[in-house]
Amino acid sequence: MDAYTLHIATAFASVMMTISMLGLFIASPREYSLLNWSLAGMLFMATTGLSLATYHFDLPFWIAPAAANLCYLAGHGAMLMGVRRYFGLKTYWQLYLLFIPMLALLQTLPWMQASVTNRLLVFFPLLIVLSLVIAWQLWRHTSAGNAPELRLACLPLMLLELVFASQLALRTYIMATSEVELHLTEGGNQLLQTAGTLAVFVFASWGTIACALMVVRRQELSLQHLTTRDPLTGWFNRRVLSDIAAREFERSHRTSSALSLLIIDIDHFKKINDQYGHAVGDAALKHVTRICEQQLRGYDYLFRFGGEEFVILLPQSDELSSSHLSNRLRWKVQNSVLNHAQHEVRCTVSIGFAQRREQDESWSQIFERADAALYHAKETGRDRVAYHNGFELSAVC
Ligand SMILES: Nc1nc2c(ncn2[C@@H]2O[C@H](COP(=O)(O)OP(=O)(O)OP(=O)(O)O)[C@@H](O)[C@H]2O)c(=O)[nH]1
Repeated sequence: MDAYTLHIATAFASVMMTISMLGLFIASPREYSLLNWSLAGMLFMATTGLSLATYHFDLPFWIAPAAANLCYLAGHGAMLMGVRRYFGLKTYWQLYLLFIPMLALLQTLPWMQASVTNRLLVFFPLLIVLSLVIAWQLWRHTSAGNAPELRLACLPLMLLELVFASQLALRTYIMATSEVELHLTEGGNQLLQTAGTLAVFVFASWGTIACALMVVRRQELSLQHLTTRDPLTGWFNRRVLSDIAAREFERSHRTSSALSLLIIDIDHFKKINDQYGHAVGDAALKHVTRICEQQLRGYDYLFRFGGEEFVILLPQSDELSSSHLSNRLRWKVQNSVLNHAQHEVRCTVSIGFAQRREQDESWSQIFERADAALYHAKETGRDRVAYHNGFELSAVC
């Protein structure tokens, strides 16, 4: 493909990027990052358009290459803004208003106007830094503690930025060490120039898919969250209990490992609602679930089963450790105070738990025993833990 045709293909890829990002934004109007990425497409479009125009017209220096270079840099800046906005971070767009005029002024220097190589030796390092910052932001904000579930979806853009930075570094090295001066020729058949256009083409086409993937994945995850989580506590809802419990039961059976199931019920919860109001009742639910979360491991499963009833599934937890944990949870709740709307609320919980037994055929048998244990804990005075070992019920404390 000759350089002119490649320019046309690149312009087309930039148009597609602009339209796709705008189209996705119309479909998902809360994803503002798409507007930034659409702007990036427009700026790449302007860059390629100006480059194409140089084949037909004798454009003044301040249009091409000066304005074209600025559009190109601003396009990558818009990519960075989009990534930051995607993660809900400040975009610092005011910085661009500062940098773009500065770079425009820089191009008025005679040294910058003297040769293409000089200009590119200034712009390429800036682009490399921008690309590496984008890749780093994607890595950092999808690490553990942030949004690791988005890492896979962010990987294509991360890779694209790294590939883009590497090819720029290689071209910078070749230019810096080469004896030959670059010329923007009409045919545009210089290898480095063609490689540059090819890089924009790859960036616009791959970037469109990568950005769309990030947005679609996040929407899928938030939809999944809506259908599987309880909005008040953030715990799994009852709908997914049987799926997860059946899977964990199967795994524990296959690996002959322990599996415990706890049912926690807040005592006299109706009284809290009646005495302090529904909002305090809600706060008490959150209070108890937060205390439980602090005591559990990352791979335990937490479910809100009903109003004030919760189920906790503990893989690889035997009778002794489940008993200790249950007691600790009960004790922590009993000794905590919820301060809400000038009220000091104290509550207690009753807990029933059971273990998987070899003869169990499904997780619901463990659930039934834990439920019977909970009933026993309630019947024998509340604020206590009871255990059902398959034969008999016993109070743990
Ligand atoms: N604030 C609030 N209350 C809820 C929610 N879901 C259920 N409830 C209330 O929880 C209360 C449960 O009452 P009961 O089933 O009688 O249980 P209890 O008062 O805790 O009594 P015991 O379990 O026997 O100790 C009811 O008053 C429900 O209205 C919720 O999301 N928020």
